[in-house]
Parts: sequence; structure tokens; C-alpha cells
Amino acid sequence: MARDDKRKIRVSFRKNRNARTRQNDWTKAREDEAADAVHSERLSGKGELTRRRTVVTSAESSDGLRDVDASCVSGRVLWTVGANHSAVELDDGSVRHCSVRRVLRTMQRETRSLVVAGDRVLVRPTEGDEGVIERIEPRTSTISRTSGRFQQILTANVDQAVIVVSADDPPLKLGVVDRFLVGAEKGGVRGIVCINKADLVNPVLLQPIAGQYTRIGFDVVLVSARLGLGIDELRRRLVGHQSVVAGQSGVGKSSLLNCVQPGLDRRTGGISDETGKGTHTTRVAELFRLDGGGWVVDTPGIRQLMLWDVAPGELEGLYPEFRPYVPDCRFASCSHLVEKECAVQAAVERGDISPLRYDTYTRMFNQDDDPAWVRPEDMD
Ligand SMILES: Nc1nc2c(ncn2[C@@H]2O[C@H](COP(=O)(O)OP(=O)(O)OP(=O)(O)O)[C@@H](O)[C@H]2O)c(=O)[nH]1
Ligand SMILES: [Zn+2]
Repeated sequence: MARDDKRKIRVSFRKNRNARTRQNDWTKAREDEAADAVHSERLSGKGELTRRRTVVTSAESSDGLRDVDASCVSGRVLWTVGANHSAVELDDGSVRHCSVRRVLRTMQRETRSLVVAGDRVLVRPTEGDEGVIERIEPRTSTISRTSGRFQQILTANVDQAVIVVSADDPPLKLGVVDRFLVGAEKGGVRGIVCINKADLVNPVLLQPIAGQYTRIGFDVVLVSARLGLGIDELRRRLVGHQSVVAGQSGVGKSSLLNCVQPGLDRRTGGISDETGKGTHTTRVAELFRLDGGGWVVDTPGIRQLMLWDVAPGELEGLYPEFRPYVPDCRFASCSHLVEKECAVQAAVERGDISPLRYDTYTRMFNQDDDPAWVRPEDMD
């Protein structure tokens, strides 16, 4: 290894990128909000690595990393088991089973950011189809959940979250949709609402719900894995993107992925009658490549994105349609719940903000663990 090789080190950005500031929100025109939501540079909720940028330097490595020489190849992590076993697809398409270099493992323990599906890594090939991960490249986004006192990163480098809910069985809950959307916003990824099992309800009943989200700027796809409806449109939205598929167990995530890419063979399971919550048939976060380009991360069928650590005061910034009104509230610390001269409440009363969205906001603000839910037949 040549010690004077050019190499990359990570340096911290000086700018505080932790939170959207009110100042930024004030100056945003309403039409810009959807575009803003996908502009991950400004978004919060990212891991340590992403607050750094990579620079090429010929100086001595300051991060304790060994020189990465020409024998190393880059690739993308497909899945991981524990802290030290990852499957990595190299850029030539071959897959290697990799351990993680010890110094990296130690650093990861400190930052709580283990190698995750979606990570771009540099691998030193060893025997057979094995290798060692020498470096994790800076992440452009992370999806994480809070586990105890720590944030656990589930996957990295995705640009959109497909939030799958079912029109029925289990019943559609707008509280669930909105929690996932808030989670996506917080993670700096674009949320797409995918309503599956459209065959179980009269599609006319789904239109007001779809309209509520498209008006705010979120894409909505109505699909039925059973009937094959809407699958082409879903595929079009996935191809060329790095997507995470999220949603409660039993809503049909695996069934949809099997439709989008036949031959994928995701295991599907039935709803468990006892709990109504479905059985957890998809266990590890796993990344797969789509024909036509892009890739998808399949996640365990639990409510993980809803567990994101969002402080009540952050919520106003994570409801894109609230943001234009917030600066007009009389009190800077307005919670938009009870205060007088609140521009958000006024917008709800005028019908400019959906009362259903406002309802989920109030429940999330009050940290109501029982998410609001509305069946289509309850819609006007
Ligand atoms: N009626 C109807 N049933 C569906 C549809 N899509 C999936 N299902 C059924 O819903 C059940 C759950 O589907 P899965 O694809 O296993 O759901 P999942 O979201 O992957 O579940 P987890 O792996 O537990 O997260 C299965 O019995 C499917 O046959 C649909 O479009 N319509
Ligand atoms: Zn207010």
C-alpha cells in the first residue's frame, strides 16, 4: 500500500444541518414544499456519517483507516446479519460474503451505525467468494428507528419510501399513513403512498383519501396485488430509484414486490386471525435490484418507521401543508392545538388543511399511541 496515495477522509460540515429553521420555512412558497421534501441536504434525521462530506486528500489518514489500495473494489450491501456478516454485490455483479474490518466495527459501535443494507462500501476480496469491508462511504440518507436510548439505522442511501397500506384487511388507518410520512420526511426521503388491496373496497371510496395526499404533493398509487391493478404504475415509480418499502405486517408488501418483479419470490404470509396484525414473514432488511434499474429494500413487517424519534415541536415542519401557515401564528411557540390567533387552526377551519391530517397531527403531538384511523366508508 502506498502511504502517499490520495485517499478520502470525512470532515464535518460546519453548517448546522440538524434542523430546519423557521426562517427557511417562512420564506418557502407553498408550491415549493413538495420539491423541498425531496431535497435531502436540508433535512434532519440523518446519521453521523451523512453530516460529513468526503474530500480527497493526500495527507496522512486521520481516521485510523488503512490505505485502500487497488485490490479493493466497490459494491453495495445487500443484507447484513449481526455486526460482522454482510452480503455485498460488487460493481461487476458478483456477490461476496464479507466481514467488517475490526477498526470499522469499533467505530460503528461508537456511532451506532453498523453496516446496513444499501451502504456503498469498499471491499478487499479474500478467499473464494469472501471479502472484508474496508470502508463505508458517506450516506446520502438513512432510515432509522429508536431502539432503547439509541438510534438504529436500518438502511442507507434510499431516496424514497413507499408506504404501503391496505384499503382493508387490515383496515386503512390514516394515522399510520401520516406517521410513516412524517418518518419519511424526517429521514430526508420522499414518501409515496401506496394503497393496496383496492379490490376489497369500492374504488370510489378511496378517491377522497388519495386526493387528500396528492393535494399536498405526495404521490398516491392505488393497487391490487391480487388483481394486478396499478402494478405498472408502481413499477414505473420504483425503476431508477432506491426505495424502501414500509408498512405494517399483512398489508401486502411482499405480494406487491412479487408482482412488480415476478421471480423475486418474496415470501408472503396470511393475517393471523388472533391478533389481526399479521404474521411477521419478512425478517431481514434486504436489498434487491430491479430489472430496468434501481433497487428496493424490503423491511421487516413491523411498524418501524412509526417508531422514529420525532419531538412534538418538530411535527409542524414535517407536515408540508402546515409550513406556509406556521409563521403567521401569533405565538412563535404555537402548538397549533389551543392557541388563539393560530394560522394553522384557521387554515383547518377554512378547509385549506385537511381536518383528517390535522387530527393525526394532534394525536402525534400528544403522543397518542393508538393512531387515528378512518375507514373509507367514514369519509364524506
Ligand atoms: N384481497 C387482497 N389480498 C391481498 C392483496 N395483496 C396481498 N394480499 C394478501 O394479504 C396477505 C398478506 O400479504 P403479504 O404480501 O404477505 O404482506 P406483507 O406486507 O408482505 O406482510 P409481512 O411480510 O408480514 O410484512 C396475504 O394473504 C396476501 O395474499 C390484494 O391486493 N388484495
Ligand atoms: Zn399555530
